[in-house]
Parts: sequence; C-alpha cells; structure tokens
Amino acid sequence: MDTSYKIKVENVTKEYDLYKTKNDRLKNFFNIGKVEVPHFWSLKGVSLKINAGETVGIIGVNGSGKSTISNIISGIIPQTTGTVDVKGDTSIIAIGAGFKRNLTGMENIRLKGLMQGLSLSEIDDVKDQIIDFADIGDFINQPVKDYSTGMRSRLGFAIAVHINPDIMIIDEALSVGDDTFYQKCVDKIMDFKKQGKTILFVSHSLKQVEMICDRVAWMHFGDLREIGDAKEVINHYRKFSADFKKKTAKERKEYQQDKKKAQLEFDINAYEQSLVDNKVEEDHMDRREAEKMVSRTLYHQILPEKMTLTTKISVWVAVLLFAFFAMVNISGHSITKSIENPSALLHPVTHQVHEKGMAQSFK
Ligand SMILES: Nc1ncnc2c1ncn2[C@@H]1O[C@H](COP(=O)(O)OP(=O)(O)OP(=O)(O)O)[C@@H](O)[C@H]1O
Repeated sequence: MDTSYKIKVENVTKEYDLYKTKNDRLKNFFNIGKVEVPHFWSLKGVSLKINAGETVGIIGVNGSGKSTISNIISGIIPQTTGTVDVKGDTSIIAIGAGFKRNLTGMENIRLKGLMQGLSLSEIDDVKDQIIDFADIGDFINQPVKDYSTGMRSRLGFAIAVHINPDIMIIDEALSVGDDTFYQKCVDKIMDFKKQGKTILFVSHSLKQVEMICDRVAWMHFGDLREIGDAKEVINHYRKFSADFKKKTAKERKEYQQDKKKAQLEFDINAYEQSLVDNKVEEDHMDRREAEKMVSRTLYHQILPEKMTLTTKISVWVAVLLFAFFAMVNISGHSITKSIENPSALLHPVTHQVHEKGMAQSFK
C-alpha cells in the first residue's frame, strides 16, 4: 500500500441540491410531499495524491470545482461520496475560512490559534507579527464583518503563515492585495516551501501558479482533467483557453451548456458501476471483491448529508412525543389517563375544576 502521500483524495464527488425556495428545502428535510429538486454535481469523482513538501496548484475556469475540492480537503465542507485522507499530525489552514464575523480581528487570531492547538502564550508571542503582516492597523479591534474583502484576506493570510500549519491551502488569497502585500505573501510561501511544508494553491493567475507550484491539477467542470508537472499542465490549459477563445460565442455557450448538463445528469450509481468495471477489467479483480472495495471507498467515510429513513422516523417520533407531553402538561391530566383516553387532552383539568368551583359557589 502506498503511504508516501500527505493528502489522498479518492473518487470524491460533491452534490448540491438546487432548491428554489427555503420551503422546498424544509419539505424535503422532513420528507413532506415530493419536491422535485435538480441535483448539481460540483465534483464528479476526483482522485489525486499530494506528497509531503509539494506545492500543488489548482487551476481551471470559473465554476470548475477548484474551491469545492480545496474546501473538502481542508474539512470546511463534507464530500458527498469518496475518501479524503490527510496524513499524520497535520494542521491545515485555509486562508479566509473560519472567521467568526462578529468577533474582532484580535479575537479571531486567538480563536484560529487555539483551534490550531497553540496555547494562549504562544498566540501572544505571534499576535504582533500577525497584526504587522496583515497591516490593518486599528481595525484589528473591529468586528471582522466590517472589514473589506482585502483586509479579511490579508488577516487570513497573516494568521495562516504565523501559526505554522503543516499544510496550507491558499484559495485566491493573493489576488486581493496591493503589490507590496503580494510580494510579502510570495516571499512567505517560498519560505514555507523551503521548510518542506505542503501547499495547495488555488489561483486564476497562471503566472503565480507557474512561479510557485511544482505540480498542477487542472479542474474542468467537476472533473480532474489533468495533473502533472506545472509547466506542462499550464501549457495544455493555455492551449485550451486559446482554442476556446477562437470559438464563436454560440459555440462557447453550447460547450458550457453541455458541460453543465453533464453535471446535472451525473449518475452516482453509474459512476460506481464504472469504477467496479474498471477494477474487474484493468486490475483483473473478482467482481464481488471489486464491488466491496469501491463501495468502501465511496461510502465508508460519509456522514449522510440527507436524513436516512431511520433518522426521519426518529425525528418524527421525537416531535410527536414532544407534542404529546406538552399537551399532557397543559391539560393537567396524568400521563396514564392521557394514554388511556387521548381525547381527554382536549379537555383541560384546570378548566373543569374552575367550572366545578364556579358551580359550587353558585349553590
Ligand atoms: N452551495 C452551493 N450550492 C449550489 N452550487 C454550488 C454551491 N457551491 C458551489 N456550487 C457550484 O459548484 C461549482 C463549482 O464551484 P467552485 O466554487 O468550486 O468553483 P471554482 O472553480 O472555485 O470557481 P471560481 O473560479 O469562480 O472561484 C459551480 O458551478 C458552483 O456554482
């Protein structure tokens, strides 16, 4: 078994339900009625390995799944199927993620530091460097919700590089600062590289990716189209972009529509079947074994995002029990009487006593 990787992503998919209204979402949550919801597969089965000390760029057109895959690797969002293995005693910092908007910059520094396992005195030691690097002055004592995108990103980057994570995930963080800040960030990233840290670098800037990364993953409408040597993959991507630009507006639109359609129509069962077939045909594996193996890879790490039937039943039972006990309480009857004669719940005891009392007082 290959254990040399730092990050391994196997057959990872991400499905989003495109609800039209909040009401539809709620109805589906409780399984009330049948609400037809389009499903969009932001990732259609992505597998990749990243070794310790590598700097890997993620490139691709808008909406190709770059942020989705990096957010799944950093644990910000769960995958729908597939396995993500981040090895060893690893801390990941995804820049810009995990800010509590109502807390001040200073409070967020402490929070992120504590979440990374630093002690309060260790955080105290680096806090001035973070504030200095982020260069956001007195804003450090203002709630993060009042920051501009650039300030938030600068603070995120500053925290990330100063609390020394093993793996750093940088998603478009360098596109927001001015030239001076940009250079400071690049220097820090190069420093990280020298220290042998693992870096995942999501960017639209091919120049930045070319300068910083050893390898590049090219995401394309939910698929990993290519992964390999940075220069080679970037050249292929540049060629694709140049060819794409040569198409007419109508051709470009049709291409994008076809790709989006494939993301809407992606069939997870057919995908599972294709993985099994692959193992049988190419690895000459026994079909039952292949089925078990694929099923494990796809589903063993998954917490169901949607409620299973058992969970739905449990929620309904809990709601009904809650309503029953609330009515018992209001009615003033005993639990036994309420079970024997549920209609009694509609005739509260206090009401009867009150009436009895009134009747007696009139006698
Ligand atoms: N919460 C969501 N609900 C529905 N669809 C989503 C959601 N988040 C992302 N998507 C869709 O998933 C696809 C991939 O999004 P993602 O943000 O990963 O792309 P990206 O490559 O990072 O794009 P960009 O370069 O514009 O940042 C897009 O089509 C996007 O619209």
